[in-house]
Order: sequence, then structure tokens, then C-alpha cells
Amino acid sequence: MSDRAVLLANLGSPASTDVADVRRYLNQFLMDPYVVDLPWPLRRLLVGLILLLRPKKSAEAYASIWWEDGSPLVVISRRVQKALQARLDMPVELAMRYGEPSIENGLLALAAKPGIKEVLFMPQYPQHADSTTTTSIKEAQRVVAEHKLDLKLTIVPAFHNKPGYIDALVASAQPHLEQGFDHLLFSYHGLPERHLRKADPTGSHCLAFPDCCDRPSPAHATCYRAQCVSVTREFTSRMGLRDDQWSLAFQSRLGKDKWIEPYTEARIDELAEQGVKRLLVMCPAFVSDCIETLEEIGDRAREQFIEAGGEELVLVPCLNDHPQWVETLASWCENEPRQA
Ligand SMILES: C=CC1=C(C)c2cc3[nH]c(cc4nc(cc5[nH]c(cc1n2)c(C)c5CCC(=O)O)C(CCC(=O)O)=C4C)c(C)c3C=C
Ligand SMILES: [Fe+2]
Ligand SMILES: [Fe+2]
Repeated sequence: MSDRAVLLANLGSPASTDVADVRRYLNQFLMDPYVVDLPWPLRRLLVGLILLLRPKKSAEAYASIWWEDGSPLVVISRRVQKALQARLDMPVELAMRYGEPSIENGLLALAAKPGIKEVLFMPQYPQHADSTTTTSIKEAQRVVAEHKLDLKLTIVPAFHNKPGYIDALVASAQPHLEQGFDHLLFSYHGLPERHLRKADPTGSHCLAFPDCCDRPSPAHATCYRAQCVSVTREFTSRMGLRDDQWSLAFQSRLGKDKWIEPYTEARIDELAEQGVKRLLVMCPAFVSDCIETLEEIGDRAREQFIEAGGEELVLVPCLNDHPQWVETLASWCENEPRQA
């Protein structure tokens, strides 16, 4: 048995679809300063306002996609953990940034295992965002420091360009594309534009020009949008798609701020107006299906598309527990060099 263990980290879901549980979850999530990046008093005020109406609406949305054994995001993440555990000779735990199982309990459980000296911490996000990758890493570092754990954290950052990721995406999505389509829409989770500017280490690249994502820059190491563009280009080139066969948009906008564009909702109407009848939608910001794919795209966007004149919207499943994805994760776990 190796002295390395693995902690897979995803975002998390409410404990149940009860409005009180959804409110608790949304409060923990939105009060994270990496998610709503305002000073505490303003954040408290804004989140308090959001929590007046959002929990009921979100609880209904969660109830419409909830599975017998829980939230799809958590159930699928458990399946991946089990498949990876069966494949590897090292302990594999699962943690969520918000709700349960927590990053704290995951790290404590691994630290209690005899002989474990290093934890490979793997946030399950292909593209970097402070609201996902950074906050998970900070939480893991906090737990190690506060509990004085005798563990080395080796962090696997956003894996948009890591060998094997695009191969797994192609392997899982190709059978769906082979069924035929008029257009393929890549719908990524959105982000306030302010987050993109804040994550730009050069301070002068991201959103400074309309084509910033096409101009090479060190800023792209932490630019969510550039990484979404790069994943889309890699995928479409591997599939041999022409530029007019696909487009890219951003979903899930919350609040009044300007988020990165184009918005998925607007793009769905445009595509229906252009005569697209069979629309395929992929959501490569997520490795597991979740409320954002199943409800926002699979239900609401589908309804919108059909009302606008489309005939069929097909949601391409996320990587989920596809064998090639599990194999890719396993190879990263075995081969990732220990960080100094
Ligand atoms: C300011 C608000 C939000 C930011 C910024 C944000 C970034 C972000 N989120 C994901 C991945 C997921 N988000 C999910 C749900 C979700 N996201 C927000 C808000 C922000 N996300 C809310 C309020 C919710 C809850 C659902 C709702 O009420 O609409 C999920 C799904 C969780 C589940 O239980 O299924 C994921 C996954 C990324 C990748 C990202 C930054 C790029
Ligand atoms: Fe989100
Ligand atoms: Fe850019």
C-alpha cells in the first residue's frame, strides 16, 4: 500500500430537498467570500436578500431531479470514488466544499489511516475559478493547518489541459454526437465578469479586448473563460466539427452583475430562430450531472427551445463514472509527482 491517499472534492448539494436544508446549503455556499466576493456586511445583506425567495425556488428545482439515493451530484461522485477505489492501491475519499461529506472530515479520515503521509487533493473542475478550485484548496489547507495534520497536500489544479481529459470527454460524448444533430451548444457555468478580472495575474489582459481569450497570455493559467474556449476548441477539433456546427455560451447567472457572455438562455432562442431543430448541449464545466445540467438544461432550456420553435434538445451526459474517465483519474493518482 502506498503512503499516498486521494481526496476527490466537488461542490456539494443540500442534504435534502427540504427548503430549510436548501437554505442552509445556499447560505454556506453564497457566504463563501470566493463565491460572493463582497466585504462581509454587504455579502451578508445580499445573501440575506437572496435567501428570502431562492431556497423555495431551488428546493423545487432540486426535488424535480433528486434521485432515490440523494442528490445526483453526490450519488455520481460516490460512484466515481468507489470505481477509483476498486482500481487503486491507495485510499480514496470523497469530500464536498459545502455540506457533507466535508473536506474537513475527509482529510481527518485519511490522516487517521496508518502510513498515509500525502494526500492528492483533486478538485473536480476542468477549468479554474476562484469560486470552485481556489476555495476548495484554501479549505483543504486550512484543515491541515488548524488540525496540525502530518500530511503533505499535493494539489491537482484545474485539468482542462491535462493529458487524458479531452480523450475521456470525447469517449463519453462521441456516441451521443453520432446520433446526429443540427447544432452542438457548449453551455458552461457562468461567472461574474469581476471574478475573471480578479483572477488575472497580469491585471491587464482578461476582458481588456473582445478577443482576449484568443490572444496568448500568462493570464490564461487562471482564466476560466479562456480555459472554456480551449476545451471547446480541442474537443471540436478532435471531433472534426466545422465552426458553424457549434457554439459556446454561459448559463446559471445569479443576481444583477454582468456575467461573462454570451448567455445560454439568449443563445437557445437564437438557435431556434435560425432553424435548428435538433440541438445537442454539452456542459463541460461539470464532471458530474447535477441540478445545473439536469434541471437548468435538461428541463428548463429544453422547454424554452421547444417553445421557441426547436424540436428536440438532447443533454449530453457529463463524464460521470464513464470507465475512461475513471481510468484517467486513476492514471493521474498513480503518476502525479509529489509537490515539494
Ligand atoms: C455567485 C454565485 C455563483 C458562482 C460565482 C458560481 C460559480 C460556479 N459554480 C459552479 C458549479 C456548480 N454550481 C452549482 C450550483 C449553484 N451555483 C450557484 C451560484 C454560483 N455558482 C447556486 C446558487 C447554485 C445552487 C443551485 C441554484 O440555486 O441554482 C452546482 C450544482 C450543485 C448541485 O447540488 O447539483 C455546481 C456543480 C462552477 C463550476 C462555478 C464557476 C465557474
Ligand atoms: Fe454554481
Ligand atoms: Fe480571455
